[in-house]
Amino acid sequence: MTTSSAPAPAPSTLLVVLNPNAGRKQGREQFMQRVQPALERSGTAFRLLETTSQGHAQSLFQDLVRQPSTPRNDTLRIVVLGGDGTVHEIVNGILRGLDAAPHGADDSRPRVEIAIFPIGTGNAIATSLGILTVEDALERLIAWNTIPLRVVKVSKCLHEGDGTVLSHSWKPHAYTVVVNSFGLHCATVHDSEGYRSMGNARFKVSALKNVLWLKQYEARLDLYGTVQRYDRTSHELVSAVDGSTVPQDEPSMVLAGPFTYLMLTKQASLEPGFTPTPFARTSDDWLDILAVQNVGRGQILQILGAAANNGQHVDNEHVEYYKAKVVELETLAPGRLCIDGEFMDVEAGPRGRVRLEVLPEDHQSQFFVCS
Ligand SMILES: Nc1ncnc2c1ncn2[C@@H]1O[C@H](COP(=O)(O)OP(=O)(O)OP(=O)(O)O)[C@@H](O)[C@H]1O
Repeated sequence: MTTSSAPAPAPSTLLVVLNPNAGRKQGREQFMQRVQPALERSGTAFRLLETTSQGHAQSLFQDLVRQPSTPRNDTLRIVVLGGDGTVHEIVNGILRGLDAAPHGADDSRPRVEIAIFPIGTGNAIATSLGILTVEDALERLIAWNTIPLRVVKVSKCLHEGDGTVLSHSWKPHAYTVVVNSFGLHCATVHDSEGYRSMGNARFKVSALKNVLWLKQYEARLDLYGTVQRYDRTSHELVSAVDGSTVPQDEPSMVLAGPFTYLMLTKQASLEPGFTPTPFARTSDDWLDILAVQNVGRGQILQILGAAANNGQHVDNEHVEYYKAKVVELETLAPGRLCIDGEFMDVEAGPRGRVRLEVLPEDHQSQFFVCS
């Protein structure tokens, strides 16, 4: 084993990214007691990268892919001892590094394979893949069977200096692999930072506070192209709009708001038991949309309670569930979006429009996760 935080190592080595601050801060202990012995038993050479601060994993991987010596068609194999935030940083480091690299897109396609040890707080990706314990993760590590980890690009609308919106012009802001939200969920994650020492309970405490002072969030969500919806009668996903029947630059469906709760996800569960988008799949090219428009405290508590009971809320009459590939959000007042636990301020009106789209499979870099 070699240990380092900088410079970034050669990509052919297995990289173990350890976030000592994730979850209940058990990463180092788990690494030494379980992961390191397993890697050494199997004779796997690896390099340990222990993160020292927020943003460290992102800058490490950004630097790694920018290095001219990095073979661009190589496979990067990464073991993560951390939560979703650590995976988010790695994905963003790699993609933003490639976005900024002076290489042509054609030869800029490292394959990235990630094995996740769920030692964060929510562990949404791992939970959605049925990886609930360190033992589960060790099994996946040894087998190393991967499936695609699809990525969502979040872009901001471009406008002129005088504020004139440039239609259909977008500036990438971030890449997400777990959840994007607006309204109650975003406020809950935002306020939960203040309760981090409580572990998983921080989300419940923060959610209750935000339900007590419940707000409705004025915005519209435009869905483009083909759209599926969950049908409460047949309990199945059915076609809502055939995208080929709608002009490309026109929304196929509009949710007018105001929203109490709006979530756009790539993972079914956000933590064990809490399954807000049960039809979301880590590997498909859909963005799952859970929309609850303009409901009161009693109704949202009922919905969240059922979502925490393995996703039973989808049969609630106030819940709308869609699958789309491209969506745009426009808020009436200045607002905030939660993108994989980070926060993005959005301006009111067309200038603040945000676009979310699942990256095509052949994008610059393909991500895979041990499953
Ligand atoms: N050494 C460090 N000290 C403080 N913060 C760190 C350190 N290393 C990484 N971080 C930050 O810790 C934060 C939390 O990490 P992570 O998201 O992996 O865990 P979590 O929030 O407990 O889990 P989850 O995202 O699954 O709920 C991230 O914002 C990351 O940038």
